[in-house]
Amino acid sequence: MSGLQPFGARLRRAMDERGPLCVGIDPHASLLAEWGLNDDVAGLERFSRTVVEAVADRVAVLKPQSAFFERFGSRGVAVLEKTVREAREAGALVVMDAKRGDIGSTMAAYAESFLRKDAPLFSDALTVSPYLGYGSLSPAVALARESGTGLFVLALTSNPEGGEVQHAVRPDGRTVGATMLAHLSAENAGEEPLGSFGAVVGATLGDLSSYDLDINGPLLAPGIGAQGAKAADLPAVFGAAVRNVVPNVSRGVLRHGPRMVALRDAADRFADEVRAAVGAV
Ligand SMILES: O=C(O)c1cc(=O)[nH]c(=O)n1[C@@H]1O[C@H](COP(=O)(O)O)[C@@H](O)[C@H]1O
Repeated sequence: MSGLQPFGARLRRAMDERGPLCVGIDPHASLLAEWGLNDDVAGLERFSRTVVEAVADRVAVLKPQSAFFERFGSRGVAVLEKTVREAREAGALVVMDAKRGDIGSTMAAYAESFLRKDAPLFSDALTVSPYLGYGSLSPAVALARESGTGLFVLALTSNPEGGEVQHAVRPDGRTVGATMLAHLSAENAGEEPLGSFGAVVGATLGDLSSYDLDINGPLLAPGIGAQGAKAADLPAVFGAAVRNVVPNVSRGVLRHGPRMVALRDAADRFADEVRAAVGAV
């Protein structure tokens, strides 16, 4: 339908060419203030454009966090549309961080909002929540397959509260988080060079060797920088699966703005640290 190669293949190529770093576009009110911008639509637009201009030509992935744009209503969403378009035009893949999840029939509409080729917010991939049941995501899985896009499914999140749901043990003895990883593994079976259905697994979680992270898909790993994890931790957390890790840094890069050169340098530093850590495995 879209003529796009599958997301997993496009992501693998981008990771090989640019390194695996994902920079988050999270225009917190506090960051707008630090950058000398007003907490309004003009400030939001300036912030987002600056990040795109600074790093979209060098990192594999940009991840705008939709909440910070929705905060401003329809005009904020218009800035989000422009941000996604410009980031993609500059050569970055865009993962829309909207963490959608609903009953299947509604999920289909969420998927169309972000993954249908002619949607104003069309993105290369979308973060989704499987906690209405993994099967509730199937309309999004189907549309992603059709449009050459991908999903990142919340499996083991970086926040300390996530454990009460994700570490819960099911009657079959598996944890809920492990079950999500197993669903993704099945989704990606046989795909080369990488499946399009990723998991979100926090870089903050310590040793994950009790989980099978070998899902033949990307592992989006937030938590580096502001949440305390370091690039050097990645091999210990992810083991051999580190080759498929896309580490996200948002505030750790963004706090270096508004000067474009400083943002670029910060992204390059994280990219180097990530490359060194991943290469060491
Ligand atoms: O899906 C996400 O991106 C995500 C999942 C998760 O488990 N933890 C997590 O922090 N995130 C997002 O990753 C970003 C982390 O931002 P920083 O802590 O500023 O680097 C935010 O946009 C979060 O919403």
